[in-house]
Amino acid sequence: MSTVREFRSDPGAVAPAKAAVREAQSPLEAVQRLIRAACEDLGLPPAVYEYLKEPARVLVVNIPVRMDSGEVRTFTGYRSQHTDVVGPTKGGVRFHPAVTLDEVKALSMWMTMKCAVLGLPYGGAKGGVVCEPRTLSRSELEGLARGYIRAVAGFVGPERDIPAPDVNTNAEIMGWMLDEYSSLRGVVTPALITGKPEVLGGSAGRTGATGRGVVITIREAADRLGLDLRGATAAIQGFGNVGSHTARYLQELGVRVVAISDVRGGVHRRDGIDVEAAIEHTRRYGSVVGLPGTDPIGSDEVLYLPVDILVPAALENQITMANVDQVSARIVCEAANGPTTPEASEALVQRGTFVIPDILANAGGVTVSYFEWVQNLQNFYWPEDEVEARLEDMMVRAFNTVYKVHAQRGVSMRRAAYMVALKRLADAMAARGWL
Ligand SMILES: NC(=O)C1=CN([C@@H]2O[C@H](COP(=O)(O)OP(=O)(O)OC[C@H]3O[C@@H](n4cnc5c(N)ncnc54)[C@H](OP(=O)(O)O)[C@@H]3O)[C@@H](O)[C@H]2O)C=CC1
Ligand SMILES: O=C(O)CCC(=O)C(=O)O
Repeated sequence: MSTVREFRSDPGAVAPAKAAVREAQSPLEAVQRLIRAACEDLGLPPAVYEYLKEPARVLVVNIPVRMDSGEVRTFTGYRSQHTDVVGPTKGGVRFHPAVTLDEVKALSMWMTMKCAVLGLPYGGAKGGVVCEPRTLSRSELEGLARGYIRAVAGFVGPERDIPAPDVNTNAEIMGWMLDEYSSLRGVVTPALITGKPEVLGGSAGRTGATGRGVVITIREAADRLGLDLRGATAAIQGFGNVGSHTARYLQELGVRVVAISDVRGGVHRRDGIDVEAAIEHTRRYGSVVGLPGTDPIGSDEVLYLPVDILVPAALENQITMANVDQVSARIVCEAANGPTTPEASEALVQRGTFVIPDILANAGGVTVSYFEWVQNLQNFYWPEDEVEARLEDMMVRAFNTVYKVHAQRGVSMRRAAYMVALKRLADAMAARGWL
């Protein structure tokens, strides 16, 4: 049984972010500043920022889980629903010891921006549970997943808020959550959740979709920059779902993936790492560390290698003003959410680095989640090549839209992406009679 601790709807609780040039202190502050800057660029009425600066609803829950020892342990979980101005909310659920309410709020706001850039009929949401999944047994993990969805069951659903995987969650966990929710409601509800196993209504192509989208944006950027990807080099921080699929698809395009890392460390090979061998090694040993034929390097060192393409695919705040001077890649493609602080990103752009912002770069995941939800609602399933063709089309269109604003207005790709998103959100607010 789970208990609701707090349910809040208070868009005015946090003071507007300060415009001063200093490093954002938190992901929430960072996304607030980016939204406000884009509102100013577009000359939008103050009501737009006032409404979007905080999530519409935030839920904090206690999740009691019976551990294998027989003891009951209580975990803290969150669900933040940023806005449903263009449709139900959507976003993943993260299991991680460093999850905080502010982080989950920020992640839900990035989801809104991402969905708006892609033109998806969703606002953003995100969930999180404070836990260290590595220390949980399989049955404890299942208990936690079931407990989380029970706790938020009254606030999610196919027409309200649709969860999905994020850091340390996967298709199996989505399957447990779907089963628990369906039992609770007494109705099989595949459209509740995306990123689930295909046998339960998951979409073909969802597992690799974020990485595939990342690589589409890199390909488009390389094309604009005149960079030949055959023989180009890449380094990837984070080798989970997003990092490993990005590595795989980059290698398919002829890119030499020379370094990869995870929490425990990194590996380097000048002639290129065998990505499939790295995936198999990680599956077997839980880390890329020790991959035969590679040299060990530190987790962070991966960020500083002289490569053509750097892909941070782990967590927030990896490139900050403290280390940005050491980053020398020509393209930084943000596969993670918020890996670069706004100030560090600005510094990279000033130096001529082409930064592909998270809300564009990693949108392939939620785009195929949208396809999954549509397939669930229609109870009609598409083959993988159709999913891939539609993803390709939507990612390229979004890239072109953002690139056009970037080129015409002379602003960074990040600023351009926020402008595209904010225009759509403001139009929706106006159409509802809110402006
Ligand atoms: N899954 C998805 O579809 C989407 C994910 N994202 C974002 O992409 C990022 C990665 O998510 P995802 O791949 O799903 O998560 P996973 O849990 O599958 O993988 C995360 C990876 O990052 C590694 N990692 C964590 N911290 C560090 C660190 N400090 N240095 C190096 N590596 C680190 C983990 O290492 P270890 O395994 O050792 O813990 C793991 O390899 C997150 O920001 C997520 O929000 C964005 C869009 C969609
Ligand atoms: O697939 C989804 O719905 C959301 C994925 C996600 O959490 C993200 O894009 O950050």
